[in-house]
Amino acid sequence: MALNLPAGMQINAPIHPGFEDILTHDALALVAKLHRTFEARRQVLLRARVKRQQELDAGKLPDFLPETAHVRDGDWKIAPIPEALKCRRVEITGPVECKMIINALNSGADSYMTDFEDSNTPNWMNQIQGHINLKQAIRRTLTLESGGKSYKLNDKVAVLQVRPRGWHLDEKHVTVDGQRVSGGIFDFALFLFHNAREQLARGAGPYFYLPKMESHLEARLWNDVFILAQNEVGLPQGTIKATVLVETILAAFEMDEILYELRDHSAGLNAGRWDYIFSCIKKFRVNTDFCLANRGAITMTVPFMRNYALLLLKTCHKRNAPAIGGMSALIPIKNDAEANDKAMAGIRSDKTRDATDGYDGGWVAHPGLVATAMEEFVKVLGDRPNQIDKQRPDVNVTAADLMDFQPEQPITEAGVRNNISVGIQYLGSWLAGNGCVPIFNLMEDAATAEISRSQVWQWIRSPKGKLDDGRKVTKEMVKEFIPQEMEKIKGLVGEAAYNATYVRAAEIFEEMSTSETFTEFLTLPLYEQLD
Ligand SMILES: CC(=O)SCCNC(=O)CCNC(=O)[C@H](O)C(C)(C)COP(=O)(O)OP(=O)(O)OC[C@H]1O[C@@H](n2cnc3c(N)ncnc32)[C@H](O)[C@@H]1OP(=O)(O)O
Ligand SMILES: O=CC(=O)O
Ligand SMILES: [Mg+2]
Repeated sequence: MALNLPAGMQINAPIHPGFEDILTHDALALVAKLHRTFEARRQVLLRARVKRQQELDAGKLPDFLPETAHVRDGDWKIAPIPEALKCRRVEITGPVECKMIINALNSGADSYMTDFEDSNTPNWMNQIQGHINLKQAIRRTLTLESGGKSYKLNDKVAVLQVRPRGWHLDEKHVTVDGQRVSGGIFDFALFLFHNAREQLARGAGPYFYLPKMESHLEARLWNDVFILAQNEVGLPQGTIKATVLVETILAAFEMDEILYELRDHSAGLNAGRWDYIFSCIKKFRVNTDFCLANRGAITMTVPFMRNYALLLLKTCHKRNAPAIGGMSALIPIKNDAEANDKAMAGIRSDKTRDATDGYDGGWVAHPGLVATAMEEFVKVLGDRPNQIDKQRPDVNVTAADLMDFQPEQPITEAGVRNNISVGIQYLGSWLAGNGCVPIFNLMEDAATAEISRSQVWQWIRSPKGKLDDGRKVTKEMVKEFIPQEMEKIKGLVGEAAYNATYVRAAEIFEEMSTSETFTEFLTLPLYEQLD
């Protein structure tokens, strides 16, 4: 099928039936306009990340920025939140897949964040079919016949929010003037162009979640993208609302500034715990003082995570902004009632802590968790939609508190093996087109897998990377464990899947975890492997 492309744009990918409804001339013209206006700035900001890493590697620790003290000290609030985003006690998330979209919108959660990022493999099919699904879902025409079941949307559905890809990812199939376009701008522009007016007519609006930012200047770029896009599409300024995931250690030092940059478009902040842990490992990877224990020991109650969560809450409510909690990786466990009860108790205590701290809502991974999470928020909120009025003057978090990186032990052989197995299994699934999977009864996505593979890299290099029995974690140890774990993985996933993507996944995992240079995001080399 031939598309009518804007001048200077090329698409190097198949145009399957239905894709022409998304890849329209005018929608792509918005992509091209945003690209030409903002691509140079995106590249400058990505280079600034590299420079910042060099400073961190040289031992310069992050701190609150002196040049923006006036923003932190100023008395300002974000613009009023639209009615549709006032009540966000439970937000379910999931990839932009047809059945998941219907189930999530019908789940009873207040809101549903549909995901082009952590839980999605951004292959061409997933991306464009995802947009087709969303366009139909918003118009209430999305249906599915699958496994003998008929799926359709309820009359009352969750409020939709969309997470485009982060600034680091390109959309390699689409070029403008010979350059790849930003994945985030591509996802954002296509969604906005096709759906904003329809959403407004139905009482909500174009609402987004912004991932993986490392500075307020990156938030400023999104804000400028919003301003131009609103003008181009003919929407009043301030129509778009976006919640920023504070999921990098550097962004934690700039929460006020991020809210300030987006103040006309802000819908608050979310504590993206998994990428946050990954970011800490990544940013301090060569710091010989830094070394975290087994992944399972890094919970929301360890000092640096607790301090970050409380600072996020305090910062949001001071600015009249919603504070949304992140996601526990616990999911319902089939065929093991005792393990399932334990998982549900874990979900309950995660949401109890967030709600009693003052959070306005929190994320869940699965429809089976919505009711439990809702109960815990309703216990605290009663019939109030949120608790933004709850201020936390008692919370005082310093730079040192944000970097109180404990615990450092235990690191165990089981912990190393678990990281290897989970990392390879996730990569194998991602390459096969599924970016979110249950592994060993936990939700695994790009953010959780990043922790697994970066811990292995860091334990090899850190003098503190020693097992509880005294053995040092080494490249040789990891190279010895990988084939052993692969044998078990073959049994778990079956021969065909194993040969299709898991063998390649293991090669990439080994390279990534044992090479001298650290891969910034596991999705960067993986994306180049996709057709
Ligand atoms: C770090 C972060 O970024 S967190 C945000 C990103 N992560 C996510 O969004 C998690 C999304 N969750 C999921 O993908 C899945 O729940 C998984 C992979 C964790 C578990 O998947 P499974 O074990 O296959 O789920 P399970 O078999 O129990 O699913 C039961 C039903 O619930 C549905 N379901 C499960 N999770 C979701 C979801 N998040 N949204 C909508 N429906 C869902 C399934 O489609 C299935 O529907 P069906 O009964 O109609 O067939
Ligand atoms: O995106 C969420 C996270 O925890 O990472
Ligand atoms: Mg994340």
